[in-house]
Amino acid sequence: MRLDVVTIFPEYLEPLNVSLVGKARARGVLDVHVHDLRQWTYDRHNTVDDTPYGGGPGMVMKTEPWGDALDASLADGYEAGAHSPVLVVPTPSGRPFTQELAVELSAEPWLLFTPARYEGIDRRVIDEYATRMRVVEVSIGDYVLAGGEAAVLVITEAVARLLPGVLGNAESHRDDSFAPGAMANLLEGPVYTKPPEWRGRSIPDVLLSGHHGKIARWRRDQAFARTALNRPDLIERCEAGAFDKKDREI
Ligand SMILES: NC(=S)c1ccno1
Repeated sequence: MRLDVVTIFPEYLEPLNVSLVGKARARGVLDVHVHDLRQWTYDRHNTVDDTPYGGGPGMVMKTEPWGDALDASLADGYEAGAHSPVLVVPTPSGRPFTQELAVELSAEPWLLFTPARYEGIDRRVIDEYATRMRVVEVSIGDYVLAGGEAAVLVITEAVARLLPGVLGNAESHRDDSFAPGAMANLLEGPVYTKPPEWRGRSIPDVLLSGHHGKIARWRRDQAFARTALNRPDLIERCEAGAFDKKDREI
């Protein structure tokens, strides 16, 4: 997968050099290109924004730098043999970013991120590129950030870990919260590791039983209970009959 990010804060994307995403890049699973939007400004102040038409507070990011930057990023990708990019626009007014969307994006060969600052990007930029590629406007939550770069980090991490060969154990994300399948609308339950006793706190006996069926059932019960506690809005989406009242007790 190729990732391009156009931003006025390239240094904000430094975390894409470390940990899981950094290792995926080092192994060639992920090919990340960060572009400084100000490279496509031609005035002495490297201006990327201007006042909004219609008035109102704040500033709007200008069309010309974005158009030149996106054209250059696309040309670079096509030259490198990439094709069918998806324009990913982090915005509070986008569709919710979910595990399902992360899975969907992880199947794409090329993601082109446009994290905005100020009040956002002149709408004509998105409309222009929507004539050439799929555009996904996405929100990582119902809150407003100073810019979309943090959302790029979140989305990239969630997508990269789903790419083949990135997680050590390919089974790891099968039991993730929200993972497609049995966990689709469930939160992960509690996890434990050695030592067996810590400050007078021991491990649930079932996890030491070696009985895989009972362990699986306990884990699912814990997931249901945790979901009922923290995300009751999800609980009714679980398959009917798979949830007994007793499971609500943690
Ligand atoms: N909630 C999101 S994705 C966002 C982007 C910029 N501000 O908030």
